[in-house]
Amino acid sequence: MDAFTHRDGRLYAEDVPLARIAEQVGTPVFVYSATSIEAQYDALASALADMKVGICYALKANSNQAVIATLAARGAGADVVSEGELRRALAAGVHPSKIVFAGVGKTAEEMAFALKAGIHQFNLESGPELELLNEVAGRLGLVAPVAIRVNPDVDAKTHAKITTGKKENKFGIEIEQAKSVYARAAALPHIDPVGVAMHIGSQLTDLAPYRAAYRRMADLVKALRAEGHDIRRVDLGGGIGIDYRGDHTVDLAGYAAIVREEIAPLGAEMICEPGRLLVGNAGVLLTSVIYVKQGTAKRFVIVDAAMNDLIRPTLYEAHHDIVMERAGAPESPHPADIVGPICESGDYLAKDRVLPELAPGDLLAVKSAGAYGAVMGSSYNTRLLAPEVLVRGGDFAVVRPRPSYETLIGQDRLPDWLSPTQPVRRAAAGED
Ligand SMILES: Cc1ncc(COP(=O)(O)O)c(C=O)c1O
Ligand SMILES: N[C@@H](CCCC[NH3+])C(=O)O
Repeated sequence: MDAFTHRDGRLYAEDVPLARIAEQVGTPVFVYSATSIEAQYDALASALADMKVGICYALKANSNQAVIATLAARGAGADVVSEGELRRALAAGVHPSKIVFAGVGKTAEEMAFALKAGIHQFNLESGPELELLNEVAGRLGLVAPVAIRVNPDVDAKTHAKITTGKKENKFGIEIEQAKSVYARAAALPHIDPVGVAMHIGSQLTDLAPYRAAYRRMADLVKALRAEGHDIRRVDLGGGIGIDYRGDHTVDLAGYAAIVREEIAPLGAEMICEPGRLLVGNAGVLLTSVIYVKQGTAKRFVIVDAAMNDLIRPTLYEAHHDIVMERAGAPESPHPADIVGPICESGDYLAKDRVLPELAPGDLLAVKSAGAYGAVMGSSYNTRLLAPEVLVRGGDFAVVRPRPSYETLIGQDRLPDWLSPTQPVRRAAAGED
């Protein structure tokens, strides 16, 4: 479902006019649709319904507590990659028995925290990590449930910076080495090797790499079983791509068919880890035009959102559709770069985009900003992190307020040898 539609000439998030949110919360602001998140979850759950697949939402896509809680209430578990994300999942009400912990650099402290919490499984990515987990679990008198994440060396056909299943990527254990790591895991007293995992990349729009990777994983499971290992779980990873520009249809039935054909016959418990699929198209970044600047070579629309709010165009040359809040304005004959106020030439949300004729104060919605948007935000140029709003029907709630300058600047501490002048302090506290 598209939760963001024009009605009577104005853009709505579900039944809430975006202009009302802009007026009450200010811009830039991320706006998410709870109904859309739930609909995506339900669509995936029903595509996989005939198989035993647990859905562990990959928090990294959008870890706002309200978003996690929305999915947890629907039955989702969580895929976390840090103690911080694990704490978020627990705080949002995800049961530890539905949490998997991935990532190449888990520290001893993070392992101990997760072991004490009693999570479902650790997805391990190297031999040294296995040894450390055994040691940490031993110290605590616990046994860690472990899936070995294998790197199947399959090209996911996505952007180079978000492909994870090739040998040259840092993720997982090469499939040829997986058997010996698994044997080692089985020999360690504080490790319970329960299965295998993989994740070959993000924003996959071609399903063929899934089939190739899952087939390799199934072969590995059979080989491990032949060696006497009791492989009970298979983690399918995430990565299902979404439609960013109206040229791609997400084929959940096709994905489910691949799982059904390649992995389900193994009879193992399955887990999948979708992130972007559940939240990507459920969010927009709402921004206001500050200036329109016409040069001899280029037209620039300068808006109040920037690369610190949404870094995907800068980092991955990613395309995000941009729509004007007010419908029906005539199209400008001049394509424009939509740029933010940050002092970098890479600070843009779109290049050479044909949009309606724009003027200061006009509102724009940058679409598909629900995943890898706010979570990748920073306060570069001492800009305040954009607030987040969750809409449901005709209601909306600010689920992360805009921080104050006082909070942002006041986080820094001066060493003893620097004594600030009173005016500096007063200015930071907003007292002048
Ligand atoms: C291990 C793992 N699982 C799940 C995901 C979620 O990916 P996506 O948002 O593409 O579904 C990622 C990120 O790509 C990941 O690294
Ligand atoms: N941040 C990336 C996705 C990374 C996935 C993490 N494994 C994006 O915006 O597309």
